Amino acid sequence: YDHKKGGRFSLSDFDIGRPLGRGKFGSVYLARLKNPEYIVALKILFKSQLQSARVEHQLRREIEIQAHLKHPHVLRMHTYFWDEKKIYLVLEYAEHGELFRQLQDRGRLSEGRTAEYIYQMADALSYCHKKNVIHRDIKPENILIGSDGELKLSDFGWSVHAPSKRRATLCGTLDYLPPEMVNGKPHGEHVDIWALGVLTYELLVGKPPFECDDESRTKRRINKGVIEFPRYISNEARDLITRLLKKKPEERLPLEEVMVHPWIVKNLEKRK
Ligand SMILES: O=C(O)Cn1ncc2ncnc(NCCc3cnc(NC(=O)Nc4cccc(Cl)c4)s3)c21
Repeated sequence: YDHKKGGRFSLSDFDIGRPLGRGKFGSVYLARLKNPEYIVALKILFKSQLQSARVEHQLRREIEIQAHLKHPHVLRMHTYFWDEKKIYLVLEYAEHGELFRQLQDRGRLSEGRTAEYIYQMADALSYCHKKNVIHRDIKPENILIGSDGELKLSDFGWSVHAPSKRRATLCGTLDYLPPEMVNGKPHGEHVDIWALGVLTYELLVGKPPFECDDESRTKRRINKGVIEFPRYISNEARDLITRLLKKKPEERLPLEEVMVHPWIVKNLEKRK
């Protein structure tokens, strides 16, 4: 087949299918490369919207970072191309959509399923951190589910090379931000470990640990760092979450130790 030897793709190389979701800067469609036949997710972004939000540099950095990431629990960006008005991201298709929707449908997840998911995310983050990439936007909306039910860390639109001083204004939920980011301090890869702790709590409980109806109260709770666990959360799960949600970045449990934590090991054994 005459696949493009280093040449650029164009929209006419794809059949476009149903919309998969709508984002802030554009929509994602199921699509199929015509030759060879290959299913992808195609995110279509409007240059005008990227320019007015001044995020072109963020997108350029994401494309650069994603080009070097290849891991079973990281959603691949196969390639990208553009035309006069739009930029197209050719992404791995995650058949079962967002983890966010699964959590909404179920309310909260079992300790077994959550432990398996957290193991996979710790594995993905350990891989990214070894490549000096911090994701910085871990939350159920940015985690997709593949055809075998495996998790795919996705959307590196906020990722950077560590260490970093965030410049763009944060938008969206503060729930996943660690104290050092909430207080605008320089931050490193430990921000992802904090977010992994928030994710573990949210999957088990159905809402994040410091959630409040207004931002200033959420910021206060993040800085205070007091975690209330519902009765049904096991002691081992509480232990892991507490070791991840340490105020001091360097005190947070290293990812390699997360992957062998008793709560993870016990639940992975049971799932075999
Ligand atoms: O579409 C859905 O709602 C869910 N869905 N369901 C299945 C499925 N399979 C694959 N991908 C999906 N969604 C796209 C996930 C992304 C990955 N990478 C991104 N990067 C990005 O948006 N970057 C970006 C955008 C605008 C500005 C800047 Cl600065 C950066 S989005 C899927």
